[in-house]
Amino acid sequence: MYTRYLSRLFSAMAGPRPVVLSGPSGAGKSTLLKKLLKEYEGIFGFSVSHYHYVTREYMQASIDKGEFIESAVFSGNMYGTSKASVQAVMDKNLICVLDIDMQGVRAVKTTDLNPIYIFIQPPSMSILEKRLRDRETESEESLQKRLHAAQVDMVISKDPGIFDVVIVNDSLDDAYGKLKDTLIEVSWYRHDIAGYDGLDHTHHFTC
Ligand SMILES: Nc1ncnc2c1ncn2[C@@H]1O[C@H](COP(=O)(O)OP(=O)(O)OP(=O)(O)O)[C@@H](O)[C@H]1O
Repeated sequence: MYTRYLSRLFSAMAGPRPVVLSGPSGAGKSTLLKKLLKEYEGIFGFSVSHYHYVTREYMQASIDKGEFIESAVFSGNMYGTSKASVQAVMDKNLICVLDIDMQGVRAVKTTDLNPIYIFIQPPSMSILEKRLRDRETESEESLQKRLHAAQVDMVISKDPGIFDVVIVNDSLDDAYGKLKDTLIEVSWYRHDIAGYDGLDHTHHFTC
């Protein structure tokens, strides 16, 4: 009880927690984030940390210098989330949303970011495949890679202690509602996200 109180107090001092959104390719992370950013633009400070494409040598040097929170190689490309990009979000007083894969989740768990971990799960593998095919962004080879990775992700996501919340993205509206509910619950600025015009407008959003 006391620990809980302390952790609440600490999180109140540190500001709202960052949010990690993970899930298989095609699960709907971008779709949900787009809705969130649209609805809360200018009201609630969300921001998404995207991958930064630079040369491999430059990126490796940056990783070696400890400038990345997480990094990975996928399909021969290196990618990652730099501390600077998260800092830039913090400087704007926005909640930081990290859209990262399972390897990234594991890497973030070794940092002191202390985010809330949300897993976006497709309703089934066949629906995931259909959505990826309908999206028309992948070659057959890349599609197969993503489906294979998705199967692994689905298993790992069931490990206790990895994700705080699992949201099945069947109906988009329902999944979006659950995402909002989760963010309201973890945010001490719930008035803002719930659309309630709270009295105190001086709070800052950080991550
Ligand atoms: N609830 C849903 N019902 C039907 N289609 C959906 C739903 N959610 C997302 N989609 C569609 O599924 C496709 C994959 O979604 P999206 O691109 O958001 O996935 P993602 O998790 O961001 O994938 P990636 O990791 O590859 O970027 C998109 O074409 C999107 O429009």
